[in-house]
Amino acid sequence: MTKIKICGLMTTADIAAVNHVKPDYAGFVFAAGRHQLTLVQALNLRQHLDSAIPSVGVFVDAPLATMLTAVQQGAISIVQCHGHESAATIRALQHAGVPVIQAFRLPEQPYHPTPADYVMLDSRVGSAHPLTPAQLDQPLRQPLFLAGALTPENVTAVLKASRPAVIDVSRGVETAGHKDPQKIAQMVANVHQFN
Ligand SMILES: O=C(O)c1ccccc1NCC(=O)[C@H](O)[C@H](O)COP(=O)(O)O
Repeated sequence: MTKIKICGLMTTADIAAVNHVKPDYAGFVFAAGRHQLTLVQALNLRQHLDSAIPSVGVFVDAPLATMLTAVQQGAISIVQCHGHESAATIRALQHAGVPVIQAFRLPEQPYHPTPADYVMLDSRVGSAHPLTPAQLDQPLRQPLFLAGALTPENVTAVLKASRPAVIDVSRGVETAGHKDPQKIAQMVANVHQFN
């Protein structure tokens, strides 16, 4: 059964929208960019988020201590490494009991074996097209998160062509740069109904 992660949540209205339709994961971005949250903001959103929905923290080459603090404070329970984090960093997170998703942005950042618990294959930020089945044909030993240019309109066709463990979406459920509750609901329904 493919799961769905809604990433880049920023406001309590975003949280209300996801609580309503219950995706399998929620994503808080700590990396620089327009979705960036402070730890205080993430802690506030976590308090509003349905306790059954795990929250994932997205980091790009952040210090280990920063990632661990976000977990220890309770903002997130899973770390998504979206930069060039080393195997040693990933193992240190795991040693502290934190599950890790390692993201690879294809084609610029080719997949390589990783000790992470999950692998994310992501098309470039701002890419117009999802990754193709040929690009997804990697020797993975972990469950796959598929990200990049996925929308409520294209996700069913993508799922017919490949069956990732998790569909990951952020900009694909936004309108004019803000999370759109209707698009979130449609995306979650399309993924959950496909199963
Ligand atoms: O969202 C950001 O600002 C961001 C910044 C730095 C690294 C990763 C970032 N986001 C990752 C994601 O939101 C998702 O994992 C995924 O790439 C979403 O893709 P899309 O739906 O095309 O936005």
